[in-house]
Amino acid sequence: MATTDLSYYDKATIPNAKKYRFGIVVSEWNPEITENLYLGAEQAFLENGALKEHIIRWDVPGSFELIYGCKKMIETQQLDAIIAVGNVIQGETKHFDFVCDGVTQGIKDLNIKYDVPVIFCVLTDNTKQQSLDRSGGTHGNKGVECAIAAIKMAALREF
Ligand SMILES: Nc1c(NC[C@H](O)[C@H](O)[C@H](O)CO)[nH]c(=O)[nH]c1=O
Ligand SMILES: CC(=O)[C@@H](O)COP(=O)(O)O
Repeated sequence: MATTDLSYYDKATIPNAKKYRFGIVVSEWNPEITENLYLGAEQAFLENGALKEHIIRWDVPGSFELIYGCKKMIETQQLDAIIAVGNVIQGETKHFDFVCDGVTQGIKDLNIKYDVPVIFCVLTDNTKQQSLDRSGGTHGNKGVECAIAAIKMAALREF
């Protein structure tokens, strides 16, 4: 069953984000996709009370560099949660598999090593149309989904 609407959430169930500081690390590969993911996340943060000045954006060359970018952001910024934004699209070779697996494992490792939740906002798609559908198209915007996850995890982190 394909993803339905990544943008849907019940606002009444989301903590107010005013006191939290967020980072968003954005891959420059497939920018027409990653920019929409970023904008979806930023809009969702603002709609739930986050202050624009508390949303820090860094850009990295590709999804594989999200790992180091998030690591450096954790180590140098005082943040409550980070979103790693990327889009990997299957090409002719197995490179897709290695990039996707590497990013997945790397971001998992950051969540284990550090006390700042890193949210996985990396679309790993077979086609560009699948990416378009999930970054503001027919299946909503995964950036919205991940911003909501970031707010919830920032609240959980306070325990
Ligand atoms: N093919 C895609 C890449 N490839 C680049 C890697 O992410 C990395 O930047 C390079 O291997 C140097 O370390 N990256 C994406 O984000 N999306 C792709 O579709
Ligand atoms: C995921 C990638 O790096 C991929 O887009 C590269 O394309 P190819 O596998 O055709 O070299």
